[in-house]
Amino acid sequence: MLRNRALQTVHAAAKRHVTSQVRNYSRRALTTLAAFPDLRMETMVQTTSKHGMDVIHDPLLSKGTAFSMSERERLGIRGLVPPRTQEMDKQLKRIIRNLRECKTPLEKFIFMNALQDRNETLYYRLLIDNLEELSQIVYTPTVGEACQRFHSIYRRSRGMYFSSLDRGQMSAMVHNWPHDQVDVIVVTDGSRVLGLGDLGANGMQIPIGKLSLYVAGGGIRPTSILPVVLDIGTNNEELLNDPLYLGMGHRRLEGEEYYSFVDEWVHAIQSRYPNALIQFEDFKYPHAYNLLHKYQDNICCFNDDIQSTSAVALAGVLAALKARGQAITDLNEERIICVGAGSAGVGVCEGIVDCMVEQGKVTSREDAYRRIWMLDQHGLLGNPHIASTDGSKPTSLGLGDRTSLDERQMCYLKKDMKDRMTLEEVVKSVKPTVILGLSGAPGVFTEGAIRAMAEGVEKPVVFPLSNPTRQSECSAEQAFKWTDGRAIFASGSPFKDVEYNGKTCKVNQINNVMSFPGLGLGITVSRASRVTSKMFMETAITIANMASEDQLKSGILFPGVSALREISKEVAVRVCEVAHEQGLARAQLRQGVSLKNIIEESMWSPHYVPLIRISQD
Ligand SMILES: NC(=O)C1=CN([C@@H]2O[C@H](COP(=O)(O)OP(=O)(O)OC[C@H]3O[C@@H](n4cnc5c(N)ncnc54)[C@H](O)[C@@H]3O)[C@@H](O)[C@H]2O)C=CC1
Ligand SMILES: CC(=O)C(=O)O
Ligand SMILES: [Mg+2]
Repeated sequence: MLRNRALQTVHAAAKRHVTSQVRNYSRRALTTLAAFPDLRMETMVQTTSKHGMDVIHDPLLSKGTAFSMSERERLGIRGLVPPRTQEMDKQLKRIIRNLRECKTPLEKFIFMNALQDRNETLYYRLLIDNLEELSQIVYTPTVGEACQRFHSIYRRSRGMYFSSLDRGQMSAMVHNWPHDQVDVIVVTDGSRVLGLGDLGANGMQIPIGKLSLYVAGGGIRPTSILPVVLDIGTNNEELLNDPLYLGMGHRRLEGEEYYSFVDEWVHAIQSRYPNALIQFEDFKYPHAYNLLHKYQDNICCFNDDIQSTSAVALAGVLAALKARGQAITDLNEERIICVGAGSAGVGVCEGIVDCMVEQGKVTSREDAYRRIWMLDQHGLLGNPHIASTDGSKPTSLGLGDRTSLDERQMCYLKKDMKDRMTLEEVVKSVKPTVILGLSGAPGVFTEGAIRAMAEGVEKPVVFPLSNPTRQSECSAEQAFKWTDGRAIFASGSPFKDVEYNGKTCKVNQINNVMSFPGLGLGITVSRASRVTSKMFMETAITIANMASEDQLKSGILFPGVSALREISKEVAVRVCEVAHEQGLARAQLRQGVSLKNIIEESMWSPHYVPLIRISQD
């Protein structure tokens, strides 16, 4: 009787809490509840109306073998799981042993996927405790292969799909998602998945992987994330001809049809989740930019490949200056080549230009553009009117078949240099100090180009940032070999450190995963209404200042993925501050509590909490 009354108190408290989590319930109830061995003062509890097998099969509730005896009684699952209660530490031992028995990265991916589908708490504990090893499975590089094989390895649905069949239905469909509170949505149209091209609806693994890292690295709640694919078709012939492909079997919608489709989705999602942060991911150029410009001033959104990559690449360049013993305010003294003139290349270079302008050592934006040389698949963005030294004619009027260059790319066009110069020619002419690869083209950092670069600078900054590993512009080993071990090196996907002439050459990873979880956390906690370029700039500076002097001396630019929660905390604090400074924060600051404490308190971490059953009314 007393127990029931105590539980009623908990139920009542639970109903008042949107998070379904109850803390500090009444002292009397607690005294009574002391009889429940798993419920103690200060214990967080999770309530559910589910019962029996429904609890066991819900990955957000399931504890596998870890249900306490009282929970087994309360939830009607006594006898439905093996009799011995095994806590998480034992489960982790078993799961790691099984994971390590998987022979290939893809097998490990499938294993992790299955774990996420049955027990998310355990999945995230495992991921957080082994972030460096397992981010390479749930994220790049293995997620790339998982996307290519998505239709072959498909097991169970996760996330939401909006397809061309759903026109006119989307605002009703968004109510099919089972959670009322969504903080972060990652959406892709699968048109440029990593450096692997158009993978259509198979791109779903990217939002799922990114959001896993939002939870593991940024402490966002697993119930508050939503992975989305906009299935606007695919131009990938292989997928179109594959009977097992799960997406729509037509070519991509383009033009007005494309933009009105995305618009319907944005309005639908806004109608149910007006405060959610939307991350646009792996949209091909120029859709990526067009969508960003259409929505960034009206809703809380950003493009990961353009803006978040820009933050982390800028952080890498600034940290490299520190590693060389230069001031980070001397960015204008660098000569930077960027190979790749798409979303990521243009986005990263815009971030560098913004920073040069902010530092005040360039006379104008144009002056900053002059310090960056950009190449696309044809070579340097140069002047088609300058005659070639090889005797070939200048390209015809205007830009020849470069007519597709837009105003963003034109800013980098070098009027005093021949169009389409090869990378090696550009390097010899420009003597760069920094080279960035955002082309998705493996091996474009040739031996000739990198050796020529290393002749002109003591510590060349070599950042082949394309993903996954096999799309990298060069390998770590090549970069160190061709620069006599002098390179400051970072890649988009992980490489191992390299032993060169008896010295360990450090490999850094520059991937937007270093920035988006912290950014999302800062936006969520401050309830910022918009995402601004200042937030990305400050994210870059925060990350650039994270390595110690000793780390910088040894070639480490900032802590790696294993420190992601720490990095995210720092980034989130700065993003919150910027949101308040810019008048965009809708959450009140709490008197006497530091932002860091607020951020720390709000970060979800995976622990089993007692489950309590409540009636459905
Ligand atoms: N490390 C990171 O955090 C990130 C890395 N990336 C990587 O950057 C790459 C490009 O992504 P997006 O810019 O979104 O793609 P995109 O398709 O918009 O642009 C690719 C650009 O590379 C150029 N390109 C292609 N082949 C080339 C070649 N052989 N030589 C020189 N340029 C060439 C194209 O002309 C185009 O300008 C992808 O591999 C992606 O994985 C993208 C975002 C974040
Ligand atoms: C990391 C990432 O977002 C990309 O390669 O597209
Ligand atoms: Mg991406």
